[in-house]
Amino acid sequence: MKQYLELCQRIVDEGTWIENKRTGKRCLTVINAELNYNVGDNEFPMITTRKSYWKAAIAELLGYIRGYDNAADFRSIGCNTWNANANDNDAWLNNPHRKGEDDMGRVYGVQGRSWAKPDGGFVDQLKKLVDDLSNGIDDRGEILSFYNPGEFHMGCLRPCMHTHTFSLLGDTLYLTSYQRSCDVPLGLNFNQVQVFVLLALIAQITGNKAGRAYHKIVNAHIYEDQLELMRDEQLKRKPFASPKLIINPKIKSLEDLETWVTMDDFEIEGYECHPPIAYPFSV
Ligand SMILES: Nc1nc(=O)c2c([nH]1)NC[C@@H]1CN(c3ccc(C(=O)N[C@@H](CCC(=O)O)C(=O)O)cc3)CN21
Ligand SMILES: O=c1ccn([C@H]2C[C@H](O)[C@@H](COP(=O)(O)O)O2)c(=O)[nH]1
Repeated sequence: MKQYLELCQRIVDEGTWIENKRTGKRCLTVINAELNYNVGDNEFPMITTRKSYWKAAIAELLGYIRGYDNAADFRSIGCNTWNANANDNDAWLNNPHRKGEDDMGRVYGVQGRSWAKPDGGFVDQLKKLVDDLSNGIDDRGEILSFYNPGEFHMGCLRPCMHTHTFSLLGDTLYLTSYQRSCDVPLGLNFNQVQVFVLLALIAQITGNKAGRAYHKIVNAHIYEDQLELMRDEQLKRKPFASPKLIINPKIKSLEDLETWVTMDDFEIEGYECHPPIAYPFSV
């Protein structure tokens, strides 16, 4: 929580105003932020200075793990975050690759689970790394990358958190996650939870211990219509202690994650937070 608030304060104090063409809004922006989370000691990085919709964040991650390409599938597991990008952005609505209502195209999990090979067929990056890590193998290329410039025109948004690299030292698993663009008031709230849970889940299903997760962000910003709420409201509040995350220990394989896991398999213990703040969202 401290690192999150420090980043917010840094943007407020040192940020540069940058015009963003896609959203038509200005963003107060800094370059380079490095966060890290102690997954081994279960220090769950949930925001406490406002209510956090942590289950929606985990549901979004589960959708990526399953390779979902449709906002309706995300909604069905408790995540509403893709409705706007799938259905309310003019550039995507007019894109000939859009397959109709709720289609997101070839984004995120689609690339993670079925990256199209030029010579035909698909690569399942997630299955490869789960198989390796389950067998104690780290070939120094245990990478899940959603960033496929050759198919950007076939999706509603380029991935923001685009690459996750896993590393095994003995039986302790580490994760380094890279993010090119970060909406700090809204997106980071979700992304911190996702980096933590991705390491916790992959460690659990591959039979390894979780170590630390390193989260590297390039462009970290606050949209102009979010600034007042962040500066004059959220940053005035005192954080509470981090809660603990409890994941159903019956989750033992990638197939479990793909088939029966729901948000009922995740609970938190000891979450105390300030009242909600509804930040504006930019499509
Ligand atoms: N401008 C923008 N910011 C983002 O963070 C973002 C995008 N676009 N597009 C793709 C995904 C979707 N993500 C989102 C979208 C919406 C919320 C959001 O509205 N969160 C609210 C309420 C969540 C709820 O009720 O479930 C929040 O207060 O956290 C969060 C992340 C993250 N990404
Ligand atoms: O997981 C996510 C997904 C998206 N975001 C934010 C970062 C930006 O504000 C927008 C994406 O806009 P681009 O013009 O494609 O950079 O969504 C996030 O913070 N986390």
